[in-house]
Amino acid sequence: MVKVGIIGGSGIYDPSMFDHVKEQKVRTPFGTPGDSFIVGSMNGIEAVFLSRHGRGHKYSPTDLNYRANIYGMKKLGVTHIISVSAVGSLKESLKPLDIVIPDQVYDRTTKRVSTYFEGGIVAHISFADPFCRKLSDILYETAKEKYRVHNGGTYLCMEGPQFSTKAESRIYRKLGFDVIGMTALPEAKLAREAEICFAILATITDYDVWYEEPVSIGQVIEYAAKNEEAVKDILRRAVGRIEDTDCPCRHALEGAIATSPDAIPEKVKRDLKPLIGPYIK
Ligand SMILES: CSC[C@H]1O[C@H](OP(=O)(O)O)[C@H](O)[C@@H]1O
Ligand SMILES: Nc1ncnc2[nH]cnc12
Repeated sequence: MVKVGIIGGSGIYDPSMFDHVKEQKVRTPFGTPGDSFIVGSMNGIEAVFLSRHGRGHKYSPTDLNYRANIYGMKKLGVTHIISVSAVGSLKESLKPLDIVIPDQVYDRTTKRVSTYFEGGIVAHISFADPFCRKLSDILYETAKEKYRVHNGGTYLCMEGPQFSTKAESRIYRKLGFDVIGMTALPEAKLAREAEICFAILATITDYDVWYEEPVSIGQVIEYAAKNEEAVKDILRRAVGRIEDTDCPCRHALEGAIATSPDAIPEKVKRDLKPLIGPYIK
């Protein structure tokens, strides 16, 4: 069965495209998720919404509890996550209000816990292709029918919360990165560890700081809001196209856990049961 999780980013705080909603608080061994989960349906498909920064935009990219957010999705039975994100453009051809479905990510974060596997358990998942190919293709094909959208591109994930300097932005452009944001990581890594298909629907809000006026939070929110209806329209139509077929993301932990089952502490086994249950008896 398909159950879709939507993580709303800057400017997208409510799931007005959902039907039959109820709020659900989820407890996790990793602390409290950024907000209650909104459980409902969209276009006839079961769906769960979480505002990444919390309603009222309370948590900065560094302070987000990414582990609790993704664990909560897993506990609620989510099989696919579409992560909505506002990004800056590092290329002239990627214009504000365009949509991008990134296919790579480059990590420039420094302060985030980016794994569930610690404290007595070790796992090394493959992350060569960080985003689910099938889910990304669905987003691209759906968006293409009505909007200007780019298929692929590298998302540079910076720590923030300050925006980049001009020197940094120039270097990122020279290195060929496409868009810049602050939240794709560790979200994508944790979703892979949780064996959830994960793709990003990014909307370009600015040209970062290398072009004309440097980015400001006002511009990001203004442009994210301009694209809000387009994003919700894409989400509504895309979820109906997700099929309940097999995908490598859903087996990411197969052969990836290095620790022998009898060496894993009982508490870790209990805490990670929703993730490692099928592999550790
Ligand atoms: C609000 S300005 C910077 C902020 O916007 C992006 O957020 P999100 O990815 O949640 O849409 C960016 O990553 C920063 O967190
Ligand atoms: N220029 C930018 N840098 C980092 N995160 C962003 N989110 C939106 N625009 C951004």
